[in-house]
Amino acid sequence: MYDINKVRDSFPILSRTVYGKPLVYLDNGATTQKPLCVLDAMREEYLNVNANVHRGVHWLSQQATDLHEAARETVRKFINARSANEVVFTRGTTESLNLVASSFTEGCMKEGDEVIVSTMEHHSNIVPWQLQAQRRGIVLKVIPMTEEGVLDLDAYRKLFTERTRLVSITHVSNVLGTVNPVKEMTRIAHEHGVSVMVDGAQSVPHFAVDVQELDCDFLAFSGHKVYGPTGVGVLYGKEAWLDRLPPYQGGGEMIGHVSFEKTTFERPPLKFEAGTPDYVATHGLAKALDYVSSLGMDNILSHEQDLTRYALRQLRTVEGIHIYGHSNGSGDAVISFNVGNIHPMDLGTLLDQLGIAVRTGHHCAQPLMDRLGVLGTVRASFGLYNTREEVDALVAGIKRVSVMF
Ligand SMILES: Cc1ncc(COP(=O)(O)O)c(CN[C@@H](CS)C(=O)O)c1O
Repeated sequence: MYDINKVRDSFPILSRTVYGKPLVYLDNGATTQKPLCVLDAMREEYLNVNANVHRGVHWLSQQATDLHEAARETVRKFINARSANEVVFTRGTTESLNLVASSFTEGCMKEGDEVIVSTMEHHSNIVPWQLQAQRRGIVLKVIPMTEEGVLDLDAYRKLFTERTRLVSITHVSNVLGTVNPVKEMTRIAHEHGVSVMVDGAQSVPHFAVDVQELDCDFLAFSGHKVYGPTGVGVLYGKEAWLDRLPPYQGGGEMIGHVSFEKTTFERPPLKFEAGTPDYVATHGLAKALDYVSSLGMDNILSHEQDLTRYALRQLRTVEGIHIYGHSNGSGDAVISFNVGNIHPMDLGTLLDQLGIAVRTGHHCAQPLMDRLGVLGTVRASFGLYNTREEVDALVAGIKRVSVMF
């Protein structure tokens, strides 16, 4: 296990106050804070080796290119991809999902073909498919969720038809914390000759994700949720698939030769990386992955599981609380709840006055809110630096403000 106090010293923001109260940051599902090693590395690059990548013939450009491509190798190793060619840098999970929705639909689907998603998806894994349904006539099928907040795998098995082409599912729910059995779901999909896209936004920051072990065809995650900078994310894709998919955007970097008669394209990953990449953010992401790797993903998982179990025990002492999901230890690092008839926005706003940062609302998962029968929830989401004392502050804060209603 790591030294939590030493870890917290690497995140100066955690020592600040809000409204004169110590910050209790419990909104890591939205974005995580950044360690000094990430911030220092990005500042250093801008200060000393800033240049555009891939195309310059000068020393600075080569240095920046080396850092950028070294970051790609760091990502490859972190998710255990076979090749760095399978690592496409995007702006984040949302762009990665839109890229697959656009290029897979264009290159591998025809009108009437089907994509399977789940009830607990984030809007970024629903709306891109709905846009493709409108534009190209694909059909969306939805895996139902049980009352316990887990996916109905029997229903999943029955959703496959001869028209099913892709399953696109979240690894971990950003609302419930439910960890879906994506390895088993991928095995089932492959039995039908169907490919699988995994939304790893809420899994990659919390436990080791091995794309070869999952055997998924695509996986997406965001740098800012795994203690890295905003503006950079990753689309992993099996090389055979990335070779087959048409480009997502056109421009510099992604071309072989351009003429008004014909343009050829680079191979993956550059085929999908039009324009100047955020080469400083990719370097920052690599430093973030090195950082969490140095702590140990298993240690982070163990720490956050302990926090989640402790928080569930303590939250259940709050009169009138309703906690969503978390049946039989099915969830990690994320707890959504409501207290009596208190509007989540009211509760979250008052907690903020106490220095406690949680998320309230639908969490970009309105179909899941509909399934839960609520307009929104209060959500606490934990990171590697949170403590039991912060859980105690959350619970005490809820009890303190609840009496006002
Ligand atoms: C499961 C899941 N899938 C995709 C996304 C989108 O990630 P971006 O980095 O914004 O592209 C998110 C981001 N969820 C944030 C913002 S709504 C939350 O507070 O829960 C997510 O949780």
